[in-house]
Amino acid sequence: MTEVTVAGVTVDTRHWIGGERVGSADTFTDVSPIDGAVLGEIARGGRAEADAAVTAARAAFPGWAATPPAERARLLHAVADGVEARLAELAIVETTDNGALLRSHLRGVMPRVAHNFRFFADWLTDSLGHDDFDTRGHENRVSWDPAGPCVLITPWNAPLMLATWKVAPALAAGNTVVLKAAEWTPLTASLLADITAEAGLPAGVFNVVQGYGEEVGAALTAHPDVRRISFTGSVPTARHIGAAAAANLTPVSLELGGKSPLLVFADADLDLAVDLAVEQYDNAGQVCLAATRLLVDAAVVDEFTTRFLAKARTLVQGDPRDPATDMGPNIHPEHLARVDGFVRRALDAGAKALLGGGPHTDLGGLYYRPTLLTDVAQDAEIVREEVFGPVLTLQTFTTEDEAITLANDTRFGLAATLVTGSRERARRVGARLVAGTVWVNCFFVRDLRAPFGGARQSGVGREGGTWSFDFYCDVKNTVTSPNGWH
Ligand SMILES: NC(=O)C1=CN([C@@H]2O[C@H](COP(=O)(O)OP(=O)(O)OC[C@H]3O[C@@H](n4cnc5c(N)ncnc54)[C@H](O)[C@@H]3O)[C@@H](O)[C@H]2O)C=CC1
Ligand SMILES: O=C(O)/C=C/C=C(\O)C(=O)O
Repeated sequence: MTEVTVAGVTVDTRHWIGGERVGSADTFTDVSPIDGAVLGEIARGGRAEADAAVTAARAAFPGWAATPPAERARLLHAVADGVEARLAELAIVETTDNGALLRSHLRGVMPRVAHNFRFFADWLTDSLGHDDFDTRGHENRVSWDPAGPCVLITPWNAPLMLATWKVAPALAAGNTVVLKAAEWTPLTASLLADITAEAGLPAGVFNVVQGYGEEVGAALTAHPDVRRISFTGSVPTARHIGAAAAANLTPVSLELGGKSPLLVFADADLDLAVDLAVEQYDNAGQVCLAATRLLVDAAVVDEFTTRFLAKARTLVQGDPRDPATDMGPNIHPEHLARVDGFVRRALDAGAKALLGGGPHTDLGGLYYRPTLLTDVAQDAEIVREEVFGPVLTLQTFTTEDEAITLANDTRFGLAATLVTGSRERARRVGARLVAGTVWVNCFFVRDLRAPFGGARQSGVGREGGTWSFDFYCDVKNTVTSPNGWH
């Protein structure tokens, strides 16, 4: 079998290499987290498929790099058109594969996938200019030259959105791409391959390989012909990828996890604070940006907690295809066991569950109750490690300094959210928080023009706008003398 049908949509389960479908002798099984249904067998790539994909990307590179920017942009807009034309199909396939809400995929996520292509196409033609300046009469001309084949490795929590956030700028910059989809969510990457072919991307410009990270992923990141590696996922995997890249001195961009704080000051609009806090259960907590540490001024913690629990208890858990559902399943039995392990150990260590604290026994399967744990020590595992599930901790502070100290007392630094009625406090506190993004009285307001990435172990580098082109290009300065001309 080389294809599966999901909700009436046919998906090819082979790799996409050099403009052709390529199978593998081995396969792995793709299972839906919604109900455990087997979706099908997916090609399981290894070193041979990694070599073939990089070879195809390398062969296609000179032609794509020489394609005028306006033509590259036109083709990327055609890809966006294809995404929009198949938006409903992409949404249902993604929901079936990763369990995130169908209504979110339809309204927010898949439109963002199309926007990723349009944004970087337009940035290429409208904003990525020459940066000219003069040095003692000499002209400096800065240009962004394509770097070569790029390997992009992406996770399962927002598969197509996070992949295209890398694919689009890499292609816009004139590079060719090998995308390795996460093995728990292989399907929409394959549909994207179809869409790029229909849009007219030349063979080998965009390639998809399927398989396990330790197998085909490791072979790709160790490949000496790769010029850029961009990865979103966990810190342990990032260490493997960084080590593989170091052997070839391949530049790496790493978007990793977080343990972000949400600070609620006594002068905050508490309804807003509660709304923002409950939002952290989105995607069943499987969001790197999630503010999983609630830090609340002791003066308002009782009122905050009462309102938080009332609101969180209204969340509807169930089938993510149902528009009434607010929280779907977690991704995989291994992952659910990992999430539950964190909670069990926290409870054993003396934490108290104000909400949830275990799997949803009525729903069964991979559904986990939204959980709020209090009485947690600052050095407890549950406060320090990324759970990546619907699990929040609640701690209090009594001074602004203490709030900032608690917020920054982490090895991560992806994001921080603060809720306050005082602009002065927002500026003061925001300036002292260690985070790639600070949200004030809001959460998840995202704009591709903004830099995105993390401090400390939340990542290396920034993506978005010109930062993406800085990463995916060999930035060159040409210095031209006023002398020596005929
Ligand atoms: N966006 C984020 O920040 C994400 C964070 N995570 C964190 O990671 C934890 C584990 O999730 P996983 O999916 O197992 O993350 P992971 O980091 O293992 O997987 C992400 C991607 O890396 C690939 N990969 C794994 N090992 C590799 C290797 N040696 N070389 C090259 N590629 C490799 C995987 O196949 C997948 O495509 C989560 O519980 C969460 O804490 C996971 C996914 C996304
Ligand atoms: O949607 C965004 O802009 C960023 C999302 C990032 C994640 O969900 C992640 O990497 O986990």
